[in-house]
Amino acid sequence: MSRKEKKVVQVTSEVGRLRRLLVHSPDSGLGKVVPSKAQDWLFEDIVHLETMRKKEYDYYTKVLMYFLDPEKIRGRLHQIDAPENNRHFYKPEKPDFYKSDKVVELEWLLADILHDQEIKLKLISSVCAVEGCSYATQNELLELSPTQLSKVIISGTIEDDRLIFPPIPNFIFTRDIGIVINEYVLLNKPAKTARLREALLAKYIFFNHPLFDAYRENILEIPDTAHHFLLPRDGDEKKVTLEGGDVMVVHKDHLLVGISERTTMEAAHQVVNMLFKRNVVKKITIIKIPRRRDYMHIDTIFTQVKRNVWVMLGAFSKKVIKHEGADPVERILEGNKKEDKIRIIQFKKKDPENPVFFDNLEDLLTDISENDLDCKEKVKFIYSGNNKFPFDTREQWTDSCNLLALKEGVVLGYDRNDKTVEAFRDAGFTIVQVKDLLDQFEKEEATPDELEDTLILIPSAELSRARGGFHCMSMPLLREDID
Ligand SMILES: NC(=[NH2+])NCCC[C@H](N)C(=O)O
Repeated sequence: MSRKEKKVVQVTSEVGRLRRLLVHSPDSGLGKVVPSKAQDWLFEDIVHLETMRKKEYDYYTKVLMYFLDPEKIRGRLHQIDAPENNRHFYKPEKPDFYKSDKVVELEWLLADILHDQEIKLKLISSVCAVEGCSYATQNELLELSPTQLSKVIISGTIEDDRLIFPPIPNFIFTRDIGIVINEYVLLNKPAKTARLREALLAKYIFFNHPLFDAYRENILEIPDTAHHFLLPRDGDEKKVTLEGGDVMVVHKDHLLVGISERTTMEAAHQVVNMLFKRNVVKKITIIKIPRRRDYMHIDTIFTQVKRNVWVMLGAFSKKVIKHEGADPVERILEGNKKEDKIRIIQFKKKDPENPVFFDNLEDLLTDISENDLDCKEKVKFIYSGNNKFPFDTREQWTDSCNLLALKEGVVLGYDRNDKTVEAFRDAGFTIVQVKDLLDQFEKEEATPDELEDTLILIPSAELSRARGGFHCMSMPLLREDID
């Protein structure tokens, strides 16, 4: 398939109509997280898998399918969800699986490439090396069919619920395995050991699946620094790690890269040089945020809703940073807490020696809306928890700022962030529960094309314990341009 015949990969904004994305629905590995490992596996709690699937994630799948691949779902919901069908529509190993090349399931792509014997051998060896498997286990894996093997490699569980290596419960957060920048795919280098196998699988899929045939030259890997293996294990500045939650394409020429708990300065540095050298973008803004678990990536503190609307955490707003209203002693003492500050530096390809600095997030985002996106309307900010303490931080923790735009102004978020929802309503958005919306779609009382300025709420009691929202649970491959 040549690139011209059918575009598979192209993302030039955060809000253009979504046409194709990579997802992974919660596999049985999530139901194997034990309390003593929850933190190592980057969960704060254990989750109830069936609730997470049936009452939460399945709605996400349905709404995505309605927007991206409606023929496979329209008018069929009653039948798809009938109890006797045992959710087979959602299970990649079943013949009734939805098999969409728009809402693309990673487990399905992985199974596809495992039909090739050479890839199968290589991948089994790599996974077994990373996970320290015995030779016998390695041989056992060789006997599996591609579909079975894909399931086992992802969940860590072989038939009869036997765990042979750890699960990768964060694989649902497909945002963090790679990022599409224009027609390029930048592969990630996870900061956390719990996510290493995800990066390995992503690499095999992008370099081998026929879907990406026309893009092989456009896959970008970030090299390690020379002699990285001689560096001390922790805390070295030269470490190169980067996760997709820290990368946002806000315009075809402008990329945002976070430096955070997960993405190092060295990685950001390499990305800037590589993308400028290959002419992928003209401008890159580095946003350095405090290294904290609750802010792990920049997409946990802000995301874009439409050209002129952003949702963000008030702690990074102008008002707070400038300490408006604070008494002078407090202001001066607070001013010294450098590590809590945000730093924003914008590099231009044609003149990297002279970067532009922004001292708060709103100024940067306003500049993007007005100057990159040529927006004439007033730029609006919706704040987490309606900017009221303690709801601001509570709701940010459950991903109030981590929304996924299906098209400009139509975003998906969690139903639990009440005050943020209130702020959306105040800003003129329609709020709709996903169940009601799907009913309306089925009854043909509404269509995805007609929706405007809407926040779609999805149940989230279990999903939110995994510490990511719908922005994290999506890796957009194709969006329509917004200009
Ligand atoms: N892009 C994101 N914000 N991803 C969230 C990932 C959450 C996951 N539990 C982790 O800690 O890695």
